Amino acid sequence: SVLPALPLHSSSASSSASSSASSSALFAVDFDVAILGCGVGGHAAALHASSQGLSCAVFTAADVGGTCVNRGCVPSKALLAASGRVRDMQDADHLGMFGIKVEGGVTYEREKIAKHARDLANNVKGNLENSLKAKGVELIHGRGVLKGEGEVLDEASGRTYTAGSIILAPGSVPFVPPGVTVDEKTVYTSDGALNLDFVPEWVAIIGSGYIGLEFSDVYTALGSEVTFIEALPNLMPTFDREIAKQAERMLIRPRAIDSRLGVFASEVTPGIPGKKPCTVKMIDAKTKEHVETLEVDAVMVATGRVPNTNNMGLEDVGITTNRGFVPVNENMQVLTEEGGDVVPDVYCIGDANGKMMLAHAASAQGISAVENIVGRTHAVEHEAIPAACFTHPEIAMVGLTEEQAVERSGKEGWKLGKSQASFKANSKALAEGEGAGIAKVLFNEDTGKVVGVHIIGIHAADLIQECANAVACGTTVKELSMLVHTHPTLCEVLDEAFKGAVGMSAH
Ligand SMILES: Cc1cc2nc3c(=O)[nH]c(=O)nc-3n(C[C@H](O)[C@H](O)[C@H](O)COP(=O)(O)OP(=O)(O)OC[C@H]3O[C@@H](n4cnc5c(N)ncnc54)[C@H](O)[C@@H]3O)c2cc1C
Ligand SMILES: NC(=O)c1ccc[n+]([C@@H]2O[C@H](COP(=O)([O-])OP(=O)(O)OC[C@H]3O[C@@H](n4cnc5c(N)ncnc54)[C@H](O)[C@@H]3O)[C@@H](O)[C@H]2O)c1
Repeated sequence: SVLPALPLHSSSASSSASSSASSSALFAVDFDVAILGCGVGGHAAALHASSQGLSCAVFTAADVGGTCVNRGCVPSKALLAASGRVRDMQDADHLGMFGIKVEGGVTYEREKIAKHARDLANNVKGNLENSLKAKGVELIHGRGVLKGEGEVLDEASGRTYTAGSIILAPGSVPFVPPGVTVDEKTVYTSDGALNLDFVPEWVAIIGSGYIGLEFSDVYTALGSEVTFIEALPNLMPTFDREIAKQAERMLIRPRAIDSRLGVFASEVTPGIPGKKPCTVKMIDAKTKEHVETLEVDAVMVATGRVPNTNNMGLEDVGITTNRGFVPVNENMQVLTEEGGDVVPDVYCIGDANGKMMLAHAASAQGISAVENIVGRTHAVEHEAIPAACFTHPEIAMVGLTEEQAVERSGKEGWKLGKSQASFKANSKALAEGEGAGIAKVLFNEDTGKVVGVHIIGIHAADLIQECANAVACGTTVKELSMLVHTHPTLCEVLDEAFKGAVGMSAH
């Protein structure tokens, strides 16, 4: 149900859009759309709003580009790129296979690797800012706070702006478990880790999700020993089980990594680099009894992220969050509470709504929110959004894990098919000396439609796109098996998996 509609607004700025927000001129507003937060979600929403002829302002409390550009995807991939090269050049066996020798060992300059990450982030941030200016989007350098219907206070200037529609895009911040003291120097979240202030000899990483795994790749390449501390009984608990097992074989056991499973880091105290170690007390996740205390050079806290929605005025306008996550419907419209009424003309996108904490999901939701604002009803198909973990080699996935697919097929009464192919028989992978890895395709045998794909192997993050498109378009395994894949490419691993599926499904 929808609350009584607010008066429709019209921007005082000229607007050519045939928007429901601006078509009915009852009173003038400062902007057709005001966006609170300029991460990748807010940025995509702003560009799309502008392309639809809507006047638009983006409130940016901190840096343009938000987490992804400044403290997330972009600098982490720069560290992974540099450390990945160090790993490759240290791998004498692999290089020897090509007849290459690196004499005298490989050295790296930590400061320059850190600078590469910093410079890249600044570069991308500048590009994003310029793209907004070029489209005439107004950047308001202050925190935006909801004040009432269609009103946003700029905390920096104290001025209140009016807008026809408001998009909340405040993103997320690292979650730090109770008992953990973060100084961002020796005990740090990803925010501090990305500075690469030093390369610890021994680092404990709390949490074996995306961030923990990517940083274990960086650290082991640069010479650190890593200890994972994971609350659940398995490493990488959010990944497809079979892929997590493969990852243990390929990314964990051959490296200087050990782990403590089923334990919480209950008390973590910072140290002083080179002088005093950090201490990590661990308790059993079930019994809560103390099990062990580690003394390590550094601790990375990678235990998930929480929405950055405090003090945004949400409660004042009648929005009750779910542990900070803003409740939304499939059109990104904010609800008064989980399952509650629509709050007219207010949308929430990106990490803050908790639907899928990925940069490209935030952007897709931003574009979708604007589509709904201009009156073209739209919903993002989240099960068709791919994800990747940029380890060496990469892990990528789309749709359901095998465990989820078994459960869904059982509930809905359809037969689950599974077809798997390996990188070890792929000419391109073998030419690269990278034959480790698998791709598995999960599909509905009755319809032939793909419900999930999981890949671990070289360039998995690029390979997954074809599968994401298949999920989004409802392409069947038979149709996919008839599409011609370039030879010799890594895509042929998927070709083999699609062809293998055909025997199991008539579609
Ligand atoms: C280390 C790391 C690596 C990652 N790698 C990847 C990856 O490889 N691929 C991927 O898809 N995702 C990755 N992510 C996740 C990705 O960064 C997030 O999903 C994405 O940044 C979410 O975008 P967003 O726009 O919702 O929010 P954010 O990027 O968090 O941006 C929100 C912005 O809004 C600002 N803000 C907050 N409140 C207000 C307010 N009231 N008024 C004005 N401004 C406000 C914040 O300061 C921030 O700048 C990574 C995350 C981390 C931490
Ligand atoms: N390549 C990418 O797309 C990418 C990279 C990095 C981050 N991200 C995004 O950032 C978000 C945060 O990443 P993340 O790795 O911090 O979170 P995550 O949710 O992926 O993993 C957190 C891990 O920490 C464990 N954990 C939680 N509390 C714990 C405790 N007290 N003690 C021990 N273990 C504990 C959890 O069981 C889980 O395994 C993710 O949602 C992800 O989508 C994406």
